[in-house]
Amino acid sequence: MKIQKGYGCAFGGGTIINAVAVWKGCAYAVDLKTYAEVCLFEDLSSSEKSKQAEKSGKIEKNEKIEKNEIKGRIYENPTGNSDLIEKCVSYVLEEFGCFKKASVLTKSEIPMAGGLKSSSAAANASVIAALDALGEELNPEEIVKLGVRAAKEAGVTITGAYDDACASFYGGVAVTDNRKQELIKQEPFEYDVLILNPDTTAFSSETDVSRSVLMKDLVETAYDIAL
Ligand SMILES: Nc1ncnc2c1ncn2[C@@H]1O[C@H](COP(=O)(O)OP(=O)(O)OP(=O)(O)O)[C@@H](O)[C@H]1O
Ligand SMILES: O=C(O)C1=C[C@@H](O)[C@@H](O)[C@H](O)C1
Repeated sequence: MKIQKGYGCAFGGGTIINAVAVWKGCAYAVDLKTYAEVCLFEDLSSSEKSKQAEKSGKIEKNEKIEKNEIKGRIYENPTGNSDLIEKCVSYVLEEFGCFKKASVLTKSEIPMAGGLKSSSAAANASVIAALDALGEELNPEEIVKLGVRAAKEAGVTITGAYDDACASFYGGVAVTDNRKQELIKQEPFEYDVLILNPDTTAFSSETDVSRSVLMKDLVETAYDIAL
């Protein structure tokens, strides 16, 4: 069986302004990385099926005719939820009209659900690795947006966390409007950081949005200062 492999890597980060209250946020990257490896397996049966369907005129070229079969694994946490990275790979394959079986493995220096952007790093790294495996390219904005789409669909975020995704991909500091998925400002940010990493988890999906919204005026002020 022919296997195409690809590799990707992205940074973790931290929050400067949490976007949950007003959907506008600011995040910075830290030099902790998540690595992803994607393997694409030649799935003759499904590519044969799609060729036949195209020939019979039942579908347009590139139309999605079946789901990709993606198996994800998180090295440090084999029972962890791999939906996010599977969706990232699936969306990349769909983007290029591919129907394949694939696997995606992440290895990370970033603790999961510890406020250090593990999900953004995993998403970006997986999208980059899938593109590398396919031998295809997307521009940086498209890469980040595919990962954000996967994060929303996997239910690991409230606003899509475009701020975190941009910091993770570009490095430095990113100020964003998450509703519009706009990168408002991006700057280098070179500091030593000391990270306190308590042995607890806090999943973004479990954020109490109504409590966050209570701070919206303060968040707006912080955002104006950040601009
Ligand atoms: N290394 C990884 N490999 C694959 N999926 C991961 C990885 N790290 C995180 N995830 C996915 O992201 C989810 C955690 O996302 P969450 O946003 O809660 O954490 P975080 O990104 O570390 O936190 P924050 O957004 O506050 O910085 C996990 O349940 C898992 O689905
Ligand atoms: O899930 C979300 O939308 C977010 C989660 C946190 O990481 C925040 O820091 C980010 O600004 C938005």
